[in-house]
Amino acid sequence: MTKLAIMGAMEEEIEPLLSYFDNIKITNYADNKYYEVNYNGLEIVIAYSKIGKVFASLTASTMIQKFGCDTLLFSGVAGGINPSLKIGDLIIADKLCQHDLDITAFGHPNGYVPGGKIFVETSNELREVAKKVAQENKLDVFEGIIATGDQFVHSKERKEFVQEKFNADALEMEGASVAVICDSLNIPFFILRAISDVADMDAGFDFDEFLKSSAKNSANFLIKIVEQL
Ligand SMILES: CCCCCCN(CO)Cc1c[nH]c2c(N)ncnc12
Repeated sequence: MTKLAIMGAMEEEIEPLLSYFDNIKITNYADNKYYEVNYNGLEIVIAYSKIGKVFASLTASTMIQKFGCDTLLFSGVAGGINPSLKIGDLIIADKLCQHDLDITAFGHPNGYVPGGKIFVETSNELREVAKKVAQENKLDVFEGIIATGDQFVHSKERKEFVQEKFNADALEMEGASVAVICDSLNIPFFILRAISDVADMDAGFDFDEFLKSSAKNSANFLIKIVEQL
């Protein structure tokens, strides 16, 4: 029996999801709120972690280890790197990396620490479901590499660094930490983002303007995927 975790980082990223459900049970735990619903015979736990890799790791781990979720879907927004990604576009992650993890002083590549791996791959099965849903709904969905770091990227220099070092197509602040948690606990996971900005000097303004609409794009697609699970 699947117990689904649906996660975002910000309230604006899960608010559009919560609006699909009623009879929501709220549990307060570890300085956060976990919303439990039943939908189409699925038990679902929904939460927004707060921003950044540490909060995201705590929430992903809690949803799996305390609430017993066996599948995790992430919905949110991201900064676009690949020039074909426009604001509002959807991207699903094939694999994710941490662009600010750096022990290059010891000759290691960016994003690597001993015992870890630069890239963590998402669930192929969940990606296939997503692509089928996209096709059925005539939605354009980009598939690529997402880089995660504990910083809002708003400069050409940092955007180019992330692109050059990881060949990343988009960047954000939680996905790769969720990936490490799920990979280590052997939980299939899926990371979906909609572009809110393109991580350049206008990123802050674009983010403020497009957060809500892009978060809704991502949430609406995610719900269609949930209906196929
Ligand atoms: C109050 C400000 C909260 C910013 C949170 C941004 N999220 C983090 O996951 C996604 C994101 C959208 N655009 C980004 C960018 N240019 N750099 C990093 N992260 C992002």
